[in-house]
Amino acid sequence: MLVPEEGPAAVLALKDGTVIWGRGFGGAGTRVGEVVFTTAMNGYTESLTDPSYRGQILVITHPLVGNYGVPPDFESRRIQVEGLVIAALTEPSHPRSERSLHEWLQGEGIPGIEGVDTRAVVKRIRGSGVMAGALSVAEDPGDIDPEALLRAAREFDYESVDLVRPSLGPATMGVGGHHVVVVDFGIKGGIVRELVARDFKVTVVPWSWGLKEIMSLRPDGIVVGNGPGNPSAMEDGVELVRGILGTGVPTLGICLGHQLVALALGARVNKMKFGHRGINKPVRDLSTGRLSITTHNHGYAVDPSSLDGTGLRPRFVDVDDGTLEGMVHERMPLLTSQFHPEGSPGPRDASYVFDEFRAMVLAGGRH
Ligand SMILES: NC(=O)CC[C@H](N)C(=O)O
Repeated sequence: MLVPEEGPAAVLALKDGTVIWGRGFGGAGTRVGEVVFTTAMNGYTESLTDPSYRGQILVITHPLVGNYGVPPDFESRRIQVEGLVIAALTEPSHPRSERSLHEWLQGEGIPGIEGVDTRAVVKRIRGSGVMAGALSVAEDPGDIDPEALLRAAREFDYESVDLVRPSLGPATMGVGGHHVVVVDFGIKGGIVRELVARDFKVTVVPWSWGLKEIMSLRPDGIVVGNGPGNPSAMEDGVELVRGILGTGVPTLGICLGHQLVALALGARVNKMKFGHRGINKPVRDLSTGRLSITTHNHGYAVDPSSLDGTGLRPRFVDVDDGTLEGMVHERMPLLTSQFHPEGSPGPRDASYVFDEFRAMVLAGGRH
């Protein structure tokens, strides 16, 4: 047990009974969430502000975190994770840094723990699957009650928490001739930037707007975006996407959007044991054989054996473990990716997904 001699103490308690002491940073207090890990070596500002991470405590496996401070590379307006777990926090040194990682987390009241053997935590998660955890930071170690944290972790059920909330909309950007409506379940800014860069006029709308309001904008294309939580619990979201697909407007589904498309057309989505979170995941495009290194952040995946009879066909597959990473439809102007073609953070190898969507939109619904 490591109780720091100076500075705040912190405890990460996992549902399986593991209690880890470390040094606290960021905001004081206690947060509960699903504990997940990312193998990304950099891009922590983008990751921490990715709304898909809502309800989750993020473990970064890269050993040193914080060295380039906090540049203004955000995917949404605030930190979205419930807590941050790292091996070592470093002093920032970078011309684009506006403050330290510690100051940023402190300002937003998000607890962080350092001095953790993150490899041991990851081995536990990989062995037993993702599990709930509670993270507490306090000036005085005596104020932390590990038993209470374990109880809080045991009571937390990520599957049933409603985490979906629009992160950007409503807003219109870009001046292009073709109009794309982005359905916001917790959209990443990077997706919108990629669309604006392709000369679209882009309107981001909260998913709660419904089909009628979306169609009243007369979209030439629709993007069903990323977002947090369990897609199978989002009945209204699935219903909305079914309606969107019924209009025949060219549609791009990204991450949560890809999963909702699958559910809307009758396929199945399963929870993965510990998910894919990283920025160097190899994905094969089955239409060409082309390989891309891609960014992932997903804890659920579409079951490829459930595509029969839905009209959906596999388009992208993860080379490491065979996970279905994207789909097309036999008749509809539809393209989906489980990975993040915008990177943010990460490589842009697969940004041609946006080019292909643009071609679909320009073709006016004929694929
Ligand atoms: N990035 C996303 O859109 C994530 C989708 C979903 N919440 C998952 O974890 O699989």
